[in-house]
Amino acid sequence: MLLQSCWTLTGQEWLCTEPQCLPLVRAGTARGPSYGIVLDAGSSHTAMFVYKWPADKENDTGVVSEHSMCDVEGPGISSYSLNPPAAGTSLEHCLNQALRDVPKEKHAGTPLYLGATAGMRLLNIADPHVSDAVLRAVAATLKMYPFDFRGAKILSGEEEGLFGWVTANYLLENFIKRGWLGEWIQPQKKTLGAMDFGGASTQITFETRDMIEDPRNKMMLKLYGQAYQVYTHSFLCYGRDQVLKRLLSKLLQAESYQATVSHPCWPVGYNKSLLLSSVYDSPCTEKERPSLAFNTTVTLVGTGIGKLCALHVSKLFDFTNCSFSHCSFDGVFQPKVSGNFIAFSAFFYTVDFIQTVMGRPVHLPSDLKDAAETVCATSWNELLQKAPKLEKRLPDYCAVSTFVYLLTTKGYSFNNHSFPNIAFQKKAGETSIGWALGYMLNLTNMIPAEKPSFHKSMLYNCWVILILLFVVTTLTSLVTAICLFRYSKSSII
Ligand SMILES: O=P(O)(O)OP(=O)(O)OP(=O)(O)OC[C@H]1O[C@@H](n2cnc3c(O)ncnc32)[C@H](O)[C@@H]1O
Ligand SMILES: [Ca+2]
Repeated sequence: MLLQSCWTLTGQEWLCTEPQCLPLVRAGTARGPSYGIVLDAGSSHTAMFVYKWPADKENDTGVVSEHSMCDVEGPGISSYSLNPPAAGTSLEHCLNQALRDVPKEKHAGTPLYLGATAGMRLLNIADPHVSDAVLRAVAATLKMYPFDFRGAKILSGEEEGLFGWVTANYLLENFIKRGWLGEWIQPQKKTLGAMDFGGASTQITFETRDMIEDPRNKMMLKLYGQAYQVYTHSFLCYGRDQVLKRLLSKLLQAESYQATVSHPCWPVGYNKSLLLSSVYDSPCTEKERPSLAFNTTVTLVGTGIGKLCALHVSKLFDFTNCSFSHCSFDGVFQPKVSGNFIAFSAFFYTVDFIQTVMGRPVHLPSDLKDAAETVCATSWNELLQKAPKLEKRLPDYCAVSTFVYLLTTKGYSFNNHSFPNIAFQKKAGETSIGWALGYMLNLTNMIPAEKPSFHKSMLYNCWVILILLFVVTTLTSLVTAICLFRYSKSSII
């Protein structure tokens, strides 16, 4: 069992005390693969993943793959605070697809989980009763399906970071591999750090040998008999959508809430009017809420000035206070980044836009900085010409690219040497990188703490067969040789 007795973050043994911590339910005696379903209820949207693996190989690494996925129509479940039952209804289309994707005879043996992330963490801060109502509504819908529903819960930021790390390293077979005799091989590869940039929070997770000065960031794991010390931190309000909201709040504040405000991160030629209430409806901006009427409208006018944009975006971080030997930002301890990293979700979307739409490579931090400035200096019409299909997201690539540059360099301290070790990627093979797979692997006990013993016996059996074969071959050769020798002797006489 992953994390077993090693989970030190909350000071309590984890998951095994929860009802979800059950051994994997196998699909009766039915042949063929096993399935598992995870609904990733993110702040911006919900995605359903159907996973599949050979039924007799649960404890192997890298054998679980994504069978299918489904994007839920509409916003994330936390957006249904005024109508919680609609959060449940919104999932039906994807769940109906799951009924078709998983063979009927496997439905009852297919575990089904829903994990909600930063959007629900924020709703829980704003109004815990409403967040409970939303969770109850989605659970009620999930229970109506014939799958083995194992619970709907809000993940902590640390769980979210850790399971993203588990997913990436599991898929890349960095924990353990099977040799040709069925023996376990500890690959000499180092684990891969994981960086997730969601809509409402961002996570960084990596293995380190350095001392982790803040116990809240320290995870001790034992997987397949190997111990790992992992650093993780989740920054709430540092997801893409909340960053954009916080940036608006800073700009409005800087221009004293005038009716018309310049937006240096929006392209020239792009203007938009907003209700003040849409900026201050989140716990991330609540403290900056002005005493003005909530239904006041402000007009923001894009000016596309990259350097000024960077100045405002840098105000979103606190780089000054630190009570540890080193901090990333906001007084959060972070050891030096080490090894290779995979950066997914909006890290990938942002860098992919720079590379494919803007046609600029991103190898060094300076490439990202220059590219962000170029995006900022590109007018609205030019942007629309380059990527008409991305119209909804185009105004924000300047701010988000600038944020990713500042977060990775000034925040996480990637430099010319370490930045090229980041792979901006959303998939490993055909499977999406995110916390969902790691979450399911954990809850179904598919990553054991110890090396599974049946493989040892498999190895043992292989050796016994080989030795027997050797003995039989040697004896046969010996007998044949003696017979030949006798025969030749008798024929001479
Ligand atoms: O983890 P949390 O914070 O709960 O949020 P989420 O799970 O909903 O967040 P996603 O990774 O799905 O998306 C991160 C952000 O990227 C945005 N996004 C999603 N698809 C995108 C695309 O194709 N191009 C650009 N941005 C995208 C999305 O609106 C979010 O603001
Ligand atoms: Ca997410």
